[in-house]
Amino acid sequence: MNNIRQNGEGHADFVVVANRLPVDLERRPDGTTSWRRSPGGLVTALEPILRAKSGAWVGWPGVPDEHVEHFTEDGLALYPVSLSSQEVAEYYEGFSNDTLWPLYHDVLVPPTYDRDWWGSYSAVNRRFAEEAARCAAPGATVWIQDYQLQLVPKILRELRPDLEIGFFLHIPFPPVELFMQLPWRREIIEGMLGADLIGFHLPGGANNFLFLAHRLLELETTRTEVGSVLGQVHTHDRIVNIGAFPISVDSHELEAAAKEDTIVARAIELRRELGNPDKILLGVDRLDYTKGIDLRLEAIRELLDEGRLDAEHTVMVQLATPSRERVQHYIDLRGVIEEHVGHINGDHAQIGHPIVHYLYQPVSRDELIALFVAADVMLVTPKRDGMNLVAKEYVACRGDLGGALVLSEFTGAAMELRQSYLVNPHDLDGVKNMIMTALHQDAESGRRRMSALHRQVMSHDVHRWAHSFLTTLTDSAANGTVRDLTDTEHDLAVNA
Ligand SMILES: Nc1nc2c(ncn2[C@@H]2O[C@H](COP(=O)(O)OP(=O)(O)O)[C@@H](O)[C@H]2O)c(=O)[nH]1
Ligand SMILES: O=P(O)(O)OC[C@H]1O[C@H](O[C@H]2O[C@H](CO)[C@@H](O)[C@H](O)[C@H]2O)[C@H](O)[C@@H](O)[C@@H]1O
Repeated sequence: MNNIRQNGEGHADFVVVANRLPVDLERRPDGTTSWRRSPGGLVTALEPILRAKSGAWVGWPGVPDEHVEHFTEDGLALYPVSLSSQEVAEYYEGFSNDTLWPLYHDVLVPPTYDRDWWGSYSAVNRRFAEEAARCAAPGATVWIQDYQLQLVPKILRELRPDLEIGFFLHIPFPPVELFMQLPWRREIIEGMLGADLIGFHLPGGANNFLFLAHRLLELETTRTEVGSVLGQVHTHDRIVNIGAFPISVDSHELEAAAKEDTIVARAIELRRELGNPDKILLGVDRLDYTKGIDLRLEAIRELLDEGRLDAEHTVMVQLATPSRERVQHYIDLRGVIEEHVGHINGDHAQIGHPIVHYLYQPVSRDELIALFVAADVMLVTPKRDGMNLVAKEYVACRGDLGGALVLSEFTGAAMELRQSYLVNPHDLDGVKNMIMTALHQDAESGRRRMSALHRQVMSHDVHRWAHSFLTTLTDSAANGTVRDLTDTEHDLAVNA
């Protein structure tokens, strides 16, 4: 521990700390191993940023009990943090994904509060902080990501006070009424307050946090509107800036890829392989109960049953990437989704012509972009989602101004993508009607809508997001962390 405290051992000027590395270790049946891209939007968003900055990435290699030395992959320095099977069960599947995930997503399923899981979460957070402290150069910028690592900012500041520390939450930050359920609520807020800047996707999350810091820790908070900063929390010796920074995608790269001849040709081929239907509906998600895959299938099923959707000329493609497969709610959801798919195809398909093409496996990036180009209607219907990058990726790929986006109001993306076909995912009839409206939009109004969406996504890409957060972080660390003590505080300090 002592050598971690001695600043300057590490070499990295810019360090990202996230639960996962951008690549997962894969063990093949013959015992050999390889690396493959990790799932989820966090990696999609941060990988291009870190590559551009030649930074270091601290994270878990995605499988238990695997001790991997730090290595460089395509110019990126990767620092693996190993987790035992018990830690994967308690810290990752347990506290992160069966306590915090449901609590922060509107309690869509009941969170489990388990003291052993909390112990494991605390211990693993310390290990991540120690690894970050080891690899960061003096005065480096360290950017900690997401709900799995909310205690890291405080621990890291204790270990390395010389660092500039940012924290970004990729999922919604809940309202006080829900957050107060958490037995370890104080520790979480104190942990995050170790950062110089705390970022959320939306102002709502930032405001919830400001309110909680005041209510729970009785800290002074002030409201400001300077750039993306919405307020400040005054701890006993520092000021922590709180802001809203809506994440995005690598829009220009996606737009260019979608126009490549090979992708365009593959989109045409996909349409042919799907039986040249009049309309292709598309869903792309991790298989997660927050994503509303079940309700969109229910909507399609009812529309087919009622004869409103033409079974002969409509096809739906649903990609569901496996996720958190040992957590019971995810196991249950898979069953529900596959039952829906079975029912729809059982009742309405013909030999050689399923209505729903369902894959429980990831496809390649090129195949995904070709699907975006081919899809007439993109269905993004989460019951709650921090941002949802899939919605923005679809829009970035539609530089041809074709297609239509049906988007849940309960995604972070809905705040910016106002010209999409917005739906309340809890209103099944509303969702059904909006799917029909999107399917039958007239070409000119469809182009107008997509044009507005496309402009927004092209002008607000992931590079702008990262730049905005990181410049605000530098200002926060330089200006926001030191202040004169008030007279009362000065007196208290002198008389202590
Ligand atoms: N290559 C590939 N990427 C996928 C697939 N399914 C989802 N993704 C990507 O995973 C990310 C999902 O991010 P987001 O919508 O924000 O939801 P999240 O899963 O909750 O992080 C997006 O960048 C998707 O393009 C797939 O089958 N193949
Ligand atoms: O690492 P996993 O447990 O397999 O989960 C994948 C990621 O899911 C979550 O993504 C979130 O981040 C996206 C980018 O900001 C955002 O668009 C989306 O709404 C969020 O759900 C999670 O927050 C990540 O930590 C996971 O890596």
